[in-house]
Amino acid sequence: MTDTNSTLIQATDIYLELGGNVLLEAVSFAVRSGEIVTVIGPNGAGKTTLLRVALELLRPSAGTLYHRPQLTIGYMPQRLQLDPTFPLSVKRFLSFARKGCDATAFRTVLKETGADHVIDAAMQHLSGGELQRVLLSRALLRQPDLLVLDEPVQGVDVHGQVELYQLIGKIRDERNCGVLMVSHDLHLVMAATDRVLCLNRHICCSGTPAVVTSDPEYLKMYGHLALYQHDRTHHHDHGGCSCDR
Ligand SMILES: Nc1ncnc2c1ncn2[C@@H]1O[C@H](COP(=O)(O)OP(=O)(O)OP(=O)(O)O)[C@@H](O)[C@H]1O
Repeated sequence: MTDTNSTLIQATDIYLELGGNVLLEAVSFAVRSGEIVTVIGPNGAGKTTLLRVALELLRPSAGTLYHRPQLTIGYMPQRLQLDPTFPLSVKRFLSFARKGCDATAFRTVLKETGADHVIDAAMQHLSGGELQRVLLSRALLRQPDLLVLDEPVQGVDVHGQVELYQLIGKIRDERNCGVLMVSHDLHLVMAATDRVLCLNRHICCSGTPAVVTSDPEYLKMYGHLALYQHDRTHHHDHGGCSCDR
């Protein structure tokens, strides 16, 4: 039963087949207002594909996707293709995203993400952390009910990653928006999320960080990374989910 007061998005039993490959199988999840839900999983697990289904950019082969009526989504993609020869200031980049907003609106949202000092800088000259904050600002300009963030801390050093996760939490607190994000940074993200979906084309396990990190399926998938933290001289294969289906 969907609680329309707080449920922003709910996926039920989603299947997606593309080019003869099953990319998503029986995937169900929901994101509510004020909640951070993080999708983790190995490369090729279907994390970005799942976000694209959530954004209605891909139509599932089966299953249902509910969006709260008039839901506004702010999306931060995994990659940004910019022509290095085309000079583009941050202000101009934001104006493409949100026509009708003025410099004051851009400055306000950049201040919120801690990037107002780069408003006149060239996009091509931003540091990894500055670029992620500008992309987050672009997503926030829509005043979203739901933020969808595809690897929001990529290209950022560990200290910057912690700061970005704290910023995402602060934005959630202040705006009471929902957040659906993909992350590879297991250890950091567990402190920054309310719920985790562990995906390998299907949901291997899900729940609060405490529940997921003690789930046998999570340990099968990521236990070797915990070992890796202790002894960097050992080599461990990257394992996918080996749960029985
Ligand atoms: N349009 C498509 N048609 C067919 N296969 C696709 C399509 N898009 C993605 N795939 C395949 O679906 C699988 C999942 O891709 P996806 O990008 O969702 O994985 P991911 O979990 O986000 O990976 P990563 O962690 O490497 O970013 C991959 O094997 C990819 O090659």
